[in-house]
Amino acid sequence: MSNKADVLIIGSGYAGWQAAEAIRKENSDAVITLLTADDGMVYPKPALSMALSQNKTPDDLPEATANQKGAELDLGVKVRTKVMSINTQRKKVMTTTGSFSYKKLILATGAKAMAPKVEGDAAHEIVTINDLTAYKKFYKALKGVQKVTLIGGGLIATELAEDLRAFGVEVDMIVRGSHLMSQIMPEAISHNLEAKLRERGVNLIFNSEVKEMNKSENGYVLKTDQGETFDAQLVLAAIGILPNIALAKKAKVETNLGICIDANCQTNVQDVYAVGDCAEADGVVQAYLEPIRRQVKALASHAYGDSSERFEVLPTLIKTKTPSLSIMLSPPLHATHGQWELNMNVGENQRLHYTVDGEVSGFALSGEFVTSANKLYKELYSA
Ligand SMILES: Cc1cc2nc3c(=O)[nH]c(=O)nc-3n(C[C@H](O)[C@H](O)[C@H](O)COP(=O)(O)OP(=O)(O)OC[C@H]3O[C@@H](n4cnc5c(N)ncnc54)[C@H](O)[C@@H]3O)c2cc1C
Repeated sequence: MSNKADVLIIGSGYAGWQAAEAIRKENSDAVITLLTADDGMVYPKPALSMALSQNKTPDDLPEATANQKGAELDLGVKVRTKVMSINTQRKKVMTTTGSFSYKKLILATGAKAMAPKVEGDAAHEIVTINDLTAYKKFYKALKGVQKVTLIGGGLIATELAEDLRAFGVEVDMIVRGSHLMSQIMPEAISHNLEAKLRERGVNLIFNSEVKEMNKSENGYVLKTDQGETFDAQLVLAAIGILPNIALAKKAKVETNLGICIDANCQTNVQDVYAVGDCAEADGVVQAYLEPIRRQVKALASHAYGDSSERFEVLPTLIKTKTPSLSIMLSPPLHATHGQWELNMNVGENQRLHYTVDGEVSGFALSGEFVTSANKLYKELYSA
């Protein structure tokens, strides 16, 4: 027999729980069931790249269990329940613990961390972190480790490097590009941050790609495309994410890099919605918390309200968790033919604008200038 729900949510990350909250706010009667492949624990994922320096262990991070959060929102939760397939015609999902029928389905299946393509007999031992379970394993593996090799130079890799250093671990950071966070941050600020990280002892290696990882007597030995070798005890990669779209794809829901959604966060199939890291709107996957908050509002408003809220893809505002230098970024959605221009510079305090044909479409602030971020953001994006 199939379990029945008005709203079925797949996923218990920030997007899944926020969607449940938004729907409950809009409708107190709807029967909501949340299914999740993991334990459903509520925790702040951004804390995973700053917990070490705050002396927090993985056990300090959960804010509520799945049952506690489910009771608070008056909804049913099925943990360790992996959805295997969706039948959108019969409005039914098949899981590892039985089948569930729905009136409205919300896909909040998140993303998986990408692993670098590396040869060698230890390549499969590269660690990635995109959830609390993986973080717990990493934390355990870190015991007794003096040196970590980090592959990647984006936001999360950079935050992890600084966090590990503050924890007393040596860090070799191997970056494919020529500076840190090159996709979202101007070089001028990267250089200041790189100097700070070097002062703190992070060994930054740019324009280099790990090609091989083999076991050695004391751990691992890595070879790069530049012919360099690095000894490592633990190898951590943070090179990006890939939205979890397989379920949607199998169910013939339209996908691209993510699951394609409209301004109501509805997919091309009626009553099937997607939010969070698995979702793509206007060709963009925005893997940050702020867009998720706006997505779930639009979804709930369409599913149970007056459809007055619409999700608009806007550049987001990012506060980097790099204690050595305060940085606020609002990178352009499409960094194609524009450029970063220095607008103000007093020591390490910098303000840069991203301009396309003279029009500002993004900014980056460092040092004391970060205090003007919210004002600047409102000026740029409020109608
Ligand atoms: C280290 C780190 C630091 C970050 N820092 C920031 C920050 O400072 N600011 C910011 O805005 N963002 C930050 N982010 C990004 C932000 O945390 C994510 O955008 C957000 O948490 C994504 O939530 P989600 O619910 O979409 O996905 P996820 O958290 O990945 O949740 C997906 C859920 O779907 C479930 N699931 C998947 N497939 C199935 C299936 N078949 N059946 C059942 N369940 C399934 C999973 O078990 C999981 O519960 C950070 C991310 C990381 C990794």
